[in-house]
Amino acid sequence: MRFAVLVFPGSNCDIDCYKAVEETIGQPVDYVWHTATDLSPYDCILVPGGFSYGDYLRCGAISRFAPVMNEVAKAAEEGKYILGICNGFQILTEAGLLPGALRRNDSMKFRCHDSVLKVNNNTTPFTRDYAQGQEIVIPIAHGEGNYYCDEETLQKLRDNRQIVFTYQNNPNGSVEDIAGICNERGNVIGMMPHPERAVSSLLGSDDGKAMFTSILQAWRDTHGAANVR
Ligand SMILES: NC(=O)CC[C@H](N)C(=O)O
Repeated sequence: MRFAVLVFPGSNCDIDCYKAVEETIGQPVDYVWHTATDLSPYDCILVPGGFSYGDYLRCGAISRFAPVMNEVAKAAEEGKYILGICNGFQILTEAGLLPGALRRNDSMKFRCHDSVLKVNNNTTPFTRDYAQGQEIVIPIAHGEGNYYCDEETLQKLRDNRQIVFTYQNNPNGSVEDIAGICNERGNVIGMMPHPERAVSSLLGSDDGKAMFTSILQAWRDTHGAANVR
């Protein structure tokens, strides 16, 4: 299974994502610059956190126009796995690959600390190695993580089980304590907390590891042993 970690001007969690893939599941992984126009070699695209384009206009509002984003839309359409973390989540909502938007934290402050999440749906390709309802510790670090969507969208998210993670102590004012959601098909996920920063007890938590093992296992199940690299 081959992973791409996208890099925009201002990304700062790209190296953490790269190392998380290397160290948790040992699969091939490449950095892919935002001007790239071909993601066909990749099975999973990681859109990392950071301050792409300095967060000007709105977080992710400029990055969504990067050439690589057309390829991300194509990959999503093909059913490939897309994981957007923090600024990556913001970029995916700006690009319309996930519903809703991320607004300024209700505290108007940048929040950087561990957060306890509840796994609300362990049937996605990203969460199958967690137990349903499991509580996990994953750090947050954001100024605009306040998830918002209208009531109709929220009802759809509930009905389709697209609310994948919720906060136990809401740090930013997100509707319904939402920390992460997926698209209807389940192959695109966005989350504000950083699982790539929680892959070793030395980092304070290794609860993020199961996201990476889940992705690999889900891919192996759908692609069969013949393709296992
Ligand atoms: N860690 C991040 O990706 C931060 C995202 C964004 N710059 C924010 O402050 O909300």
